[in-house]
Amino acid sequence: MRLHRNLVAAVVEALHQIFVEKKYADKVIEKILQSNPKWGARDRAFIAENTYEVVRWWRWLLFLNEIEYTDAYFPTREDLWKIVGVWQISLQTQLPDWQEFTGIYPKKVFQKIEESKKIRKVFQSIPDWLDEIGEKELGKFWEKEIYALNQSAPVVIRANTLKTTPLRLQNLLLQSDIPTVEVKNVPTALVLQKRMNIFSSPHFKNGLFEIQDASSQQVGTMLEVEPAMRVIDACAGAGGKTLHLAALMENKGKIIAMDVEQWKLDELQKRAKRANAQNIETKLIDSSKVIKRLEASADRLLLDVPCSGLGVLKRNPDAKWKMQLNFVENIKKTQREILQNYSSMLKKGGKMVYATCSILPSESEEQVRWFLSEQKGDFELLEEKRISPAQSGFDGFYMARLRKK
Ligand SMILES: C[S@@+](CC[C@H](N)C(=O)[O-])C[C@H]1O[C@@H](n2cnc3c(N)ncnc32)[C@H](O)[C@@H]1O
Repeated sequence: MRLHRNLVAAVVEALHQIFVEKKYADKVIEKILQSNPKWGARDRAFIAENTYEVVRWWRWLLFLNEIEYTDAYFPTREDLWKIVGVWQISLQTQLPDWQEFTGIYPKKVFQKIEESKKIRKVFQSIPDWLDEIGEKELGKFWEKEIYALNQSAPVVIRANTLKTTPLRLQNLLLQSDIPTVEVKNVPTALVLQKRMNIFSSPHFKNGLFEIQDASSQQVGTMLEVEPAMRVIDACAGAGGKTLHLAALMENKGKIIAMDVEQWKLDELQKRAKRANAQNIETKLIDSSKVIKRLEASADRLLLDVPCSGLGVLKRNPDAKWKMQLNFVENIKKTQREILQNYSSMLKKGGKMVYATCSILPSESEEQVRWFLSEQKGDFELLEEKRISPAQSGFDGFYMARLRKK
């Protein structure tokens, strides 16, 4: 592959903003792509993919460049050119004769690659704390999971059954030269067969589908909603799962979508409009009274709690560099508070789903066991499911359905 200087320069600029200015990778890439309307689809793909891959393989690439990895390392632009050059060598690209790449020797890089294979946290490009917690919690499964979490994520969409059927959508997309395949046991999921910016599709703008991983789509189904029910989605965020619930309920009954961040609920409302979801009411949680007022009111309750997000590292490779172990410890406390306090909103006989996009049992199974023992027999566990990134090829998720007796 031939490298183009202006595209590599754009990748270097993006990396500078991510690692020096500490901005979020997705926002940085979005802005950089907007900055030059002359770039075609291939150029854009080159910039986005190379930036994401260098972020993903950051620790490994520093090792290959003989730079010590620490939190406090702020790369210079000269370093970033070399890091991108070494990344390209690892892809077997022949480097052009640019001054920025002087001092890079492919033979040396390949020797360092062999050396890197002996140290898992370097070869899998993860911080020390993550390798330790992964090994501690997942034991022999950790190696396969972290390998899977380092692959690039497939693009999965959910057909919005309020507006179309999966088959009709699949045919429409095919007519626009966007082939997709179905996912076994996830009837509304379609996986794109080629990487592209699906947000610009008119079918997206018309609300025929949402981007939602196949694992995430199983959470809505797990809640076993029915059309006339009163459902609370207590950590609704921008509504990925709320919209799915609205479709499963055929726009009937009522969903109260709650969150502690108003801007997310505003985004949810925009998405609901596009999807023609009409049974959703949003409610900001700005005090404990909001929860109290809804005591024993829900037939179904979804607790899609805030978590480490370690199950979705494929999609957010920069999260592993930004996160710290104390964040994971703190978020577990929030999960327990949510379980303890929000479960009061469920009616007797009602069912709730506790879900995380984490691979860690301490955020998932162990939290549910803790809750069951705290409730002293008032709740029973009906079903639990862990979706492994290694086994499924999709995001890592945990979900448990419980019933209030
Ligand atoms: C995993 S995300 C939810 C994703 C969302 N359900 C979806 O499918 O798109 C967790 C959400 O919980 C919210 N959150 C954090 N603390 C909360 C709390 N104490 N009560 C309710 N929501 C909270 C966050 O703002 C975030 O939107």
